[in-house]
Amino acid sequence: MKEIHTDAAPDSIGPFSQGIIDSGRIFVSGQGPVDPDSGEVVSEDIGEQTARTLENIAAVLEAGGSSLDSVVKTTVFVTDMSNYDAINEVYAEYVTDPYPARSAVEVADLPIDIGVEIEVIAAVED
Ligand SMILES: C=C(N)C(=O)O
Repeated sequence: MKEIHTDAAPDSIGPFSQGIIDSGRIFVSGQGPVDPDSGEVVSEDIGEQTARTLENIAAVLEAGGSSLDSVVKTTVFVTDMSNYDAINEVYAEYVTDPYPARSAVEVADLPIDIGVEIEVIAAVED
């Protein structure tokens, strides 16, 4: 088991790694729409939140020798399922066909008042 850390993604806000590699897979902890430089949530717009979240995931994947093209499973947590279409529109710009398996669930709340959090599992490429 190997911990992945990069300054190109926000530091973890609790007792968890940004990512862990085990058995040829990288497990990326739930990422949110936080700018890694400022540490601030980027926007209240759910599309912009989704984009920043996926950029943060891409950064952790890259640090672990992987990429969004090698993602096999994602879980999308949202605080308002009425944002489903808006999230999908941006999400589809970051994943390629055949799309990763995915679950999407509405949750009562997310840390630091964000509207979306996404975790992924990907194959390590190198
Ligand atoms: C933000 C998280 N990923 C957490 O608390 O687990």
